[in-house]
Amino acid sequence: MTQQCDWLLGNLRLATLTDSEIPYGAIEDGAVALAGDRVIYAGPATDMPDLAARRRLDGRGRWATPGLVDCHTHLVYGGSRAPEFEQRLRGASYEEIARAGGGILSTVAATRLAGEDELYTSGRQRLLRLLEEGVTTVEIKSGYGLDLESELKMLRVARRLGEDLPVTVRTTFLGAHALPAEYREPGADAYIDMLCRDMLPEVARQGLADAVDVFCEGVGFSPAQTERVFEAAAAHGLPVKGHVEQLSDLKGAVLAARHRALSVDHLEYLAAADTNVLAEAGTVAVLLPGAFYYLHETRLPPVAALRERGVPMAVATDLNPGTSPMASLLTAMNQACVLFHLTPEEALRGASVNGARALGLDDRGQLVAGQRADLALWDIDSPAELSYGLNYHRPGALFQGGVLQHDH
Ligand SMILES: O=C(O)CC[C@@H]1NC(=O)NC1=O
Ligand SMILES: [Fe+3]
Repeated sequence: MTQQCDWLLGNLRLATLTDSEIPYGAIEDGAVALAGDRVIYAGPATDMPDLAARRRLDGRGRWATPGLVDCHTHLVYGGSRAPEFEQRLRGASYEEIARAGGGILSTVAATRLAGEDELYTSGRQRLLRLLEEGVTTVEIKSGYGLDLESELKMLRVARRLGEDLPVTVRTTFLGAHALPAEYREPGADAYIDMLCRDMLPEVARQGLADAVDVFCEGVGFSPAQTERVFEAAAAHGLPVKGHVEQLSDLKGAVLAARHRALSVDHLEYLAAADTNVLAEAGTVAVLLPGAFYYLHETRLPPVAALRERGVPMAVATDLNPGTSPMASLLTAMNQACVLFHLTPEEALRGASVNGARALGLDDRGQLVAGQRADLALWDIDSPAELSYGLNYHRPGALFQGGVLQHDH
């Protein structure tokens, strides 16, 4: 009996990114069939079932990958930190800039002042840069509001971006990003009290966050304060993730793994011995080479140990105004290879299937029947080219949720 489908894509080479001995899970003479927002077939053209397609697309021998996933961004924010960039290059230290009101708190001030439409317009421009590169799922954090109304404002903007553009937006509440100036006196414990008592419950009640994140660092929050936020998140049914071991080893990753975190992010100062705990917890290691590059960091995350213990590695832009103003996931993939010594296949898995896992999503990131119909077609000779060039490629064709966005 002939089955109906909406799209039949032939004459393709597939980078399925399934678990396979074959690099990229590659299928040379491949075909893909879409019905609604799902893939119903992805495999050798010769094994294609009997399908009656409403529309057909000639893949023209292009490589098909899953839609890309950027699992860690702070792309909604007000103001700019370009002046600081210039000050630093003229010799000012971070401390001098922070004392003069710069750093995260200057973005907080600008974000609190910015109206919702202003945040939406600037965030939309940054998000469109990512979509141009074949990104179909993005995570967007709050964390520049640091009071209830401003955090809710940021999360509403993030939700609205996902409603208006052909992208799945997953939101993360990062109220524990920095200590706001008005809490410098009562101190960080008082701020965490308020966050757990007032902010997190309201964010959860309004359904504005899909996860909760904490900046666990000497310049952020302590492991004890981090754990209080994780416990409050669990009490409201929200999974957790953490900015951990970015500048020092506070065992934030071990703490996050103990709370079955979806992901632990940055990891430059993660001890190789602690990678076992991540493997046992099934927590994804998110690598953020943009911040490493921008901060002139020299300490590398323990990639060899993560690889050896089979910890899934994701790669993301960490798009934020202070340490990674980088709106290019393909560039992050290149940096992950050049700076962190990932292979191009690991980088592509990091920006697709493992990025999806870092968001708790198992319905995307591979070209397999049953997955979301998010896929990009690339005019390249090998999938390695996607990590090879810096901001070098754009997908020739893109499907998001089974809808053809373009086919150049
Ligand atoms: O400087 C900023 O605006 C954000 C810095 C950013 N946030 C964080 O937790 N780690 C970072 O690198
Ligand atoms: Fe970040």
